[in-house]
Amino acid sequence: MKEINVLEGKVVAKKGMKAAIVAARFNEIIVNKLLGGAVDGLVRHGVEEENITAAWVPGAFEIPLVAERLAKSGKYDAVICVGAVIRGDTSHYDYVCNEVSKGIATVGLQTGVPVLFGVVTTENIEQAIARAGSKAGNKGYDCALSAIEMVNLLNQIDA
Ligand SMILES: Nc1c(NC[C@H](O)[C@H](O)[C@H](O)CO)[nH]c(=O)[nH]c1=O
Ligand SMILES: CC(=O)[C@@H](O)COP(=O)(O)O
Repeated sequence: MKEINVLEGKVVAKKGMKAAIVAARFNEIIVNKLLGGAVDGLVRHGVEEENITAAWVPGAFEIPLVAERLAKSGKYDAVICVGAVIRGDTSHYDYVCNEVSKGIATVGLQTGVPVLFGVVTTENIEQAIARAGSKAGNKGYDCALSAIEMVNLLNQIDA
């Protein structure tokens, strides 16, 4: 059988790649770890620190609007969104999670800019800690690598 054509983005940043990170301040102790993981992942895979911009928002619910503004600015190759939504005593958690995930996905589809979902949505603080640089890894770091891969993949498709 003939070899098929495969498109796959390498996890090595193109020269001059610019990344924006939207960070939600709610549960800041967790989000700082996610932000640090995202920066670490970007730098370790070739993005220059001067080409990384972080924007703080009050909470995860505000992420999509700022992600959209950054994506539409044309200044960034990818937008990484980090936050920590931890269930409380009411249904507020569900509304926040639903709108944040839907909003972030919509920004990517509407702008064509890779927008990565690095918001941890957990039942308790222990689960959030585990996903912010301990036994379950760091969602911010994971999103950084996915951002680089997506930028390279889309460039391949457009070439
Ligand atoms: N409970 C959490 C929130 N709630 C705040 C909202 O995200 C939003 O800022 C507020 O409703 C005003 O619009 N945000 C988180 O990021 N994490 C939470 O656990
Ligand atoms: C995810 C939330 O919005 C949550 O922390 C709010 O807590 P509560 O449901 O107890 O008001």
